[in-house]
Order: sequence, then structure tokens, then C-alpha cells
Amino acid sequence: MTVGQPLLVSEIPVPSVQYSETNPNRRLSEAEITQRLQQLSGWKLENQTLIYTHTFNNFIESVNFINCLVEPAEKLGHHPDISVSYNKVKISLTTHDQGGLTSLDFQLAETISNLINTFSETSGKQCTINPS
Ligand SMILES: C[C@H](O)[C@H](O)[C@H]1CNC2=NC(N)=NC(=O)C2=N1
Repeated sequence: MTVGQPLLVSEIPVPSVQYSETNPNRRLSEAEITQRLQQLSGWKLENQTLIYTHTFNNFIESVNFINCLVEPAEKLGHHPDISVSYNKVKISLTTHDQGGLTSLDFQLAETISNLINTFSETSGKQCTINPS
């Protein structure tokens, strides 16, 4: 990754394999959620939803960051709910099909945390979506 260049999303660390399982779409128990949440910094739990709010410098950065979420979401086949208020982006993750949290939410949360860290370190503050 080159500072000043758009961030190539495919360079972002992929979700860890520690939660990979035969059925990542299985609804997790309360105990599993509590355990997994401990390893996820900055996210809070509200009504079977993982929530993360990040403050950027301005609206352009907020929108650019949301664009960075397209590729990982499409790759996982799992999509965040997003709200934007100028420089604040609120990301909510839950598995709508299951009516609760699954491994997919934790995988996506981890990816998003990695993305935010890398995004904030690059002066380009935008992502290039890998066409492949
Ligand atoms: C068919 C398709 O894969 C499903 O509808 C996926 C799409 N993305 C999704 N994203 C989220 N967050 N929850 C889902 O239940 C969900 N379902």
C-alpha cells in the first residue's frame, strides 16, 4: 500500500479464519456472542446487532469510506446497514435472514475494523475497488 494513493481494498487483511465454520450463517448463542465481542474492539452490542460509529474529517471521507465497504460485503455476501450524518458513519451488522448474529457479522466487523485503521492511515482517504 502506498501512502497518498487510493487504498486498494483487496490489500486489506481478510477476516481471520478463527471463526470459520461449516455454517457461518448459524445464529450464535448469547455465550458465543459475548465471547466474540471481547475480541472485537470498538464495537458494541444492541438488540442482536453489532454497532460501530466512526467520525471522519468530513462528508467526503465518510462517503469514500462507505465505498470501501462494497468489495468486502460483496465478497462475503453479507452487507452492513449504514447511516451517515456528515462526518459520522454508523455501521450496524446483523444477519437479517437469521434474525440475529452469525459468524458473518463478526467476520465483517473485523474486516471493517481493519479497513478503518488502514483508511485513516492513508492520506488518499479513498478506496479503489478491485475490478476482478
Ligand atoms: C441471498 C443473499 O445472500 C442474502 O439475502 C444475504 C444478502 N446480504 C445480507 N446481509 C445481511 N447483513 N444479512 C442478511 O441476512 C443478508 N442476506
